[in-house]
Amino acid sequence: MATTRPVRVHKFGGTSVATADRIRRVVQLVQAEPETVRRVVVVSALGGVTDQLLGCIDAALARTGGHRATIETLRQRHQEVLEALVLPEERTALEAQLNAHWQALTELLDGLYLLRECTPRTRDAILSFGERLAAPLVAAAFRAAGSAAIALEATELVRTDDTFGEANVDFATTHRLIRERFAAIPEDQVVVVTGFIGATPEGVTTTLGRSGSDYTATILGAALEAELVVIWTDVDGVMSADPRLVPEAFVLPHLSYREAAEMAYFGAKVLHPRTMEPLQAKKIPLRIRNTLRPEAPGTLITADAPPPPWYARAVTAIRDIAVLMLEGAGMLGTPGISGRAFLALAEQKINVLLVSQASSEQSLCLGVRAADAEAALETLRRTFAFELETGRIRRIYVVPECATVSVVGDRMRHQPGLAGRMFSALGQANVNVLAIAQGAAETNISAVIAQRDTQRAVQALHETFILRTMRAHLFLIGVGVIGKTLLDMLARQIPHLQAEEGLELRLAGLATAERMLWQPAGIPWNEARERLQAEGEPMDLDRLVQLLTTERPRRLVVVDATASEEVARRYPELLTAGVAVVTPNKRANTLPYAFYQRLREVARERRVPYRYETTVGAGLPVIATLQDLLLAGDKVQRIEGVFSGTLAYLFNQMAEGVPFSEAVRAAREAGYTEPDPRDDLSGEDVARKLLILARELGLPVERSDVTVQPLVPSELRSVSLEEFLERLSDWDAHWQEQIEKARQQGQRLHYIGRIEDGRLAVNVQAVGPDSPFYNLQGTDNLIAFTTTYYCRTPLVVRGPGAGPQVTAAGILSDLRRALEQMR
Ligand SMILES: NC(=O)c1ccc[n+]([C@@H]2O[C@H](COP(=O)([O-])OP(=O)(O)OC[C@H]3O[C@@H](n4cnc5c(N)ncnc54)[C@H](O)[C@@H]3O)[C@@H](O)[C@H]2O)c1
Ligand SMILES: N[C@@H](CCO)C(=O)O
Ligand code: NA
Repeated sequence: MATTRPVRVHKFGGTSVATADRIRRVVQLVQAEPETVRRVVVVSALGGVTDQLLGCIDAALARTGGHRATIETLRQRHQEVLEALVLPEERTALEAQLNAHWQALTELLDGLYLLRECTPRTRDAILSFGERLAAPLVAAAFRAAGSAAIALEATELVRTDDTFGEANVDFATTHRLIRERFAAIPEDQVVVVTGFIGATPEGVTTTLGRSGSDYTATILGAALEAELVVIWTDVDGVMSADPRLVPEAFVLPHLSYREAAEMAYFGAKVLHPRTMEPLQAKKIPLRIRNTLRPEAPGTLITADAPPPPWYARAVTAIRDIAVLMLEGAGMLGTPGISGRAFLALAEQKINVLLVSQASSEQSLCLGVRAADAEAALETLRRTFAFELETGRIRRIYVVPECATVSVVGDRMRHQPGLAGRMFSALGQANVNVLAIAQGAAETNISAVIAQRDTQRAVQALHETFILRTMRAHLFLIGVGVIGKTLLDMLARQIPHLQAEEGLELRLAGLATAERMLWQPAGIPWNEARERLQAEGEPMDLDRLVQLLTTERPRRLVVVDATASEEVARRYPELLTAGVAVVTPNKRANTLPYAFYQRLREVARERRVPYRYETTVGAGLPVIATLQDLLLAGDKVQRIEGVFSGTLAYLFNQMAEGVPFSEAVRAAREAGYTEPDPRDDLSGEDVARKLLILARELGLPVERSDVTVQPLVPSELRSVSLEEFLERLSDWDAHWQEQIEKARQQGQRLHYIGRIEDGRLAVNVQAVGPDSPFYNLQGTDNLIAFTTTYYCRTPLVVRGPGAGPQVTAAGILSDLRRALEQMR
């Protein structure tokens, strides 16, 4: 090779050379390269010209005569560029050169007009004029800017077969032709080459197919053993996903050839599938750069790109796919069916984009472009006419309007479980997978889905495989004592969750008994309550449930911070729709056993998180402890404890001389009591907790199975809350007496619940210093599990069992667990 200077090939597409100004820019970009480099420039036709030439062909065939008018428009446009760019002394010669092209082009199109026929060969000849007119103009622009430059037509460089429209390159001959030709050109001259075109050994012009100019650039790069090929375009580089589908998509700094090829193949529009091929043997790097932002580093494509942070590099999609299905038991053990299918389709030049075969071998799935579907179906039915007749193939049909989504990355090779990951990510996004396929090179895993699901699928895969973050939505029902505390806690924790754990949790809405607001795009956490007031609509639970179940975003968790039975009754609907439920509300688990069973079944079957740790002992791990014991196969003999934070607090306060009525008011103000404190004082709240635990143990018990000693007479259930609170002091004396009596015997009072031998009971007990309950403080709960493994000393969970902070914290931890389960 005569070249001593390192070679760089720059390719500019149609938009980069659309106007005289843009061509000047091209010249500047190339001139910015070091003097010591040999500069080769590949250009496409001026922007839009190829399409106009196609229009000319149609017009000529339709005999509208419009082709002449279009040629004239094109001629004027090129003339304007010429006048704007070219040195005065070169003008005449260049005009003459272009005029010869206009004349030849006009003759070809007039010929079509007469013959009313356009062979692929003629079509290639006509289309080649776009590039052949552009290259001399660009070369002249270089000269006008002070760089020696010549234009070459690739017809003398790129040797192809006669597959017009998408010709195959004869590399050996092409390399020789290029080297010989370049050897005769001084190295300091910029060489401007027409992209897209080539010629047969007989000198007949061919084209290399869509984006063929990129291919021309890499062919030249390989032949000249370039140190770099740069493809200039109007984007910053190859992106991790189509930014129109995924706003978070980003420019990939590095890609391997194989990944780039795979992405091009799977729908990323930046590169032609064949573009990388010529570069691979000599490991010539390819860089994608943005003409409009030359300062951006772009994407560097090399043989060994540094690996991405995780396994996958990018996510791509191709729309307008149709899937051909061949079904039938006779395909089992009949060799050659797929081979014959491929051959038949290849003969029709139908490209098979994706193949998948059910392991039972009873069905074969072939993905083709929608435009090819009809022809493909016909071909296959013809090919397998015999098998169809004899029933060995039951049927062949087309599933229309599909898309393929692919996860691409070299490092996915030899990684078990990634396909499963893909399935589950798509499942989470509610995307149904029609077929899945993995490339033999394992650089991609692809799934065929319904076209309408494309965006959801691509976003889900990008999030799972590329960003490695998780987006989830929360809807809060009930913004009272607990709900507010939870919102504040989340507002504080969200930035941390996002930054350190890649969890992006959005507030999709909130509701109270009065108002509801549904904004799945996300409500700022610290404005939630104001927004609800300002923008909310009247609460309508039916409508809310409908929104939550039908318009749900991916990964939706409903937190029910009400004490409402009406809301609790809707959990099965939510869970059925895949919406997770986290709740401190004790109602759902204490409704009649049949409801409880259904609730648990739905959650299990749909594998949707349903979490309720805070229904017993607030944030204390009571349910979790019990579940762990059961998981380990332990047998629970007895659960005994103080389960009410409010009542623990009352007895502790009264022991210090605070009157009953005052202590109740204080408990209420501190947020320990139920929304209606009669639920605490009647023993109802503790009864519910016992019921929840007993059911967790597997006992099919009802509320009526719990024996309860109320602290205040039951007739007070029917008065208003205000009246009830007013009348509390009626009991001050009674309780003072009880406390005093106990104290005289060295005892204290506590409200103690017990589950033992299938019996559930709760009552006030006087306990002495030897009892673990004697020393409880504040709102402390103490729950003791006596089991087969914990028989001599019970396993004890103790700590504050009521209050906004501990409860909200418990809800938050349930929420995190639910989200983990939804990953
Ligand atoms: N306070 C605690 O220490 C504690 C501990 C564990 C569990 N809990 C439970 O937390 C839940 C909330 O308690 P709170 O003290 O925050 O109650 P709260 O009365 O302060 O707030 C209840 C909220 O729910 C709303 N609401 C009521 N009915 C509704 C309906 N049908 N639809 C929509 N919204 C409705 C109300 O408008 C209000 O915003 C209760 O179930 C309680 O048992 C509380
Ligand atoms: N009111 C309840 C809240 C915790 O469930 C209590 O006092 O224990
Ligand atoms: Na708990």
